[in-house]
Amino acid sequence: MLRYASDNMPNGADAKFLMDSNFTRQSGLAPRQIFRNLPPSQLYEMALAFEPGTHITSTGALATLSGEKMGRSPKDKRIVRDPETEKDLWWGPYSPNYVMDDRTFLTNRERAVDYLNTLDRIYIVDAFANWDPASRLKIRVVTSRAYHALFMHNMLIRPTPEELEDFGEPDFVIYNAGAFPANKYTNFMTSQTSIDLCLKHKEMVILGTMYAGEMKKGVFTLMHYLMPMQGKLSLHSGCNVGAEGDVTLFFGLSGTGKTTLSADPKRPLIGDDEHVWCDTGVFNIEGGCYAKCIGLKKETEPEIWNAIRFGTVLENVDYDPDSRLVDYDSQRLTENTRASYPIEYISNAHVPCVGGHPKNVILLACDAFGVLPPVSRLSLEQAMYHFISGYTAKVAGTEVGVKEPTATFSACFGSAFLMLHPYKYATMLADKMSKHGTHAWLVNTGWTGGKYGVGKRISLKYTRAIIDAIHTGELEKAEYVSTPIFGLQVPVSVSGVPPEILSPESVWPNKNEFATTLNHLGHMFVKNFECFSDGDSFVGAEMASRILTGGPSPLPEDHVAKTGFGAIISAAATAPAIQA
Ligand SMILES: Nc1ncnc2c1ncn2[C@@H]1O[C@H](COP(=O)(O)OP(=O)(O)O)[C@@H](O)[C@H]1O
Ligand SMILES: C=C(OP(=O)(O)O)C(=O)O
Repeated sequence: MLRYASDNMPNGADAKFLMDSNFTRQSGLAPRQIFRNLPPSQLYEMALAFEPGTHITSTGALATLSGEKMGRSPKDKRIVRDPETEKDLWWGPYSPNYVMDDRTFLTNRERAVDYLNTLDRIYIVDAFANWDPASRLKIRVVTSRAYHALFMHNMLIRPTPEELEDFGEPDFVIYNAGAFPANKYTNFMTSQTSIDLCLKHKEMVILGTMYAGEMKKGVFTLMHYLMPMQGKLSLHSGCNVGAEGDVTLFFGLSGTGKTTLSADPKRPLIGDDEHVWCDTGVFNIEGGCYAKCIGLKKETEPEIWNAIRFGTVLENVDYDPDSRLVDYDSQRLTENTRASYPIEYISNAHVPCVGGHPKNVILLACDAFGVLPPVSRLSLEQAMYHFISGYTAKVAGTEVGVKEPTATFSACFGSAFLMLHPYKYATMLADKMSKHGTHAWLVNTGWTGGKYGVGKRISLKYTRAIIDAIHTGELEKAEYVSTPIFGLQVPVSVSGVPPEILSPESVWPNKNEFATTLNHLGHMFVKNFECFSDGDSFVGAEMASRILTGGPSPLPEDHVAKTGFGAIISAAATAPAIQA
């Protein structure tokens, strides 16, 4: 029989500490019981006892369900517009920052707090974001669910007992009342889900979604404001380091391979998802990893597989509801299954998670059209165009409503988390890459031989061989050919990869269809630049070029023609119109 942890939980001291604090007085929190920074074992007991549909897997992980929302809800995310910060933020039709006012934020916060106050118990996690001591933040998570507390225990950097004792007032608070809906008749609401971030109050409120990734990406959104304000660049990227101290960044939209490729047995992991590049090098923001589990195989992804054990949260495994212990090995992992686990579970992880200035930047473009080469070398200019455009795919299990890979542009490979205009991040990236001589690569982790549904996903084995060839230096010395559109430099051979797949055209059975699809993609790139320039594609090109020339200097006359962007423009001008 299960023993219910709440029967004898040592709750007194922590609860008293919180009840007496300014924080509790100001927030209006008055719960019956607060459980602060419980260890994983106790959170398991609480989750199993009080959260229906929660099981332990055969590997020791905690399997849970996040309810109806099994991915983030970017359309329900709101940012409070206030006089102090509004001039810095990116607003407008293409920005991810949907507006809300202060009063509505407070209304939603009150709704969240009122809901939390009706419960028998709530959980608090006090921990840090960012391994950089100079810009470390004290984060407080207040939530109704034990599994959320375990998730954030995994994702944040854990305080020592002394640091916890001296934690004091937090820098940022997340009120997660996701089990309770927003009132859709409240101003600025378009549904019963609302994820609200307020820079002035340094708070976030979650209503109507229990998907745990909202908390993780909420902290990341905050960092995307605070770090650039300090001259530091926040990055939606994985990061690892080689034996020579050579650091690699893997930029990619959610679900496109950052965790899988940065967890490399040959190279200690610095972090899988969120980093800051500052004057001394790269710091991870997080204390754990968050992997998409679909396709997870013991043979190809042993590092991630091994990480999924006690302490891990597995969200949305499709398991047998009658069983208390899930045979994880034989369970069907749904498209929405994700695992969060502490970083030290990756056997070769670097803790603390810090590295030098990157030698390589890899842009993971998950191409659902199957026309991009598996790997190309990029000039700095091209890297900027691709970084700003962020051509990739949305995959299932990241955002609500995405059921199959869908071609998209996500600025800086993480548009949903940007607070400033993409050019601000791109300018900083160009500056840092040029200062540190960083090489840039475009790696297609998506489709080949045809679009999604016709071709197939590029084998992970080949993608890993490509990443190895970047790291051994093989690709620096390789012979290259240029593609007719995008002006990409494609190597003619890569160890461990069949040469014919390096040229995407050669693996398409119908060459005309390939050319038409490629042209269509070029056209999409040009259109996409209009998002950053109030609808004017020439201004888009000009602005892109200015990033490269370092400011409002006149454009070199032949600049657009010489760069990959020029190739995109001229090819797109002759591209036949294509129905999507
Ligand atoms: N060629 C490939 N490169 C990278 N990932 C691939 C590839 N083929 C299939 N995958 C799968 O895609 C998913 C990538 O997810 P993940 O690494 O968690 O992405 P992210 O960290 O960017 O969110 C994994 O389930 C991985 O097995
Ligand atoms: C899980 C997410 O992203 P990533 O895989 O990049 O951590 C997410 O965007 O919710």
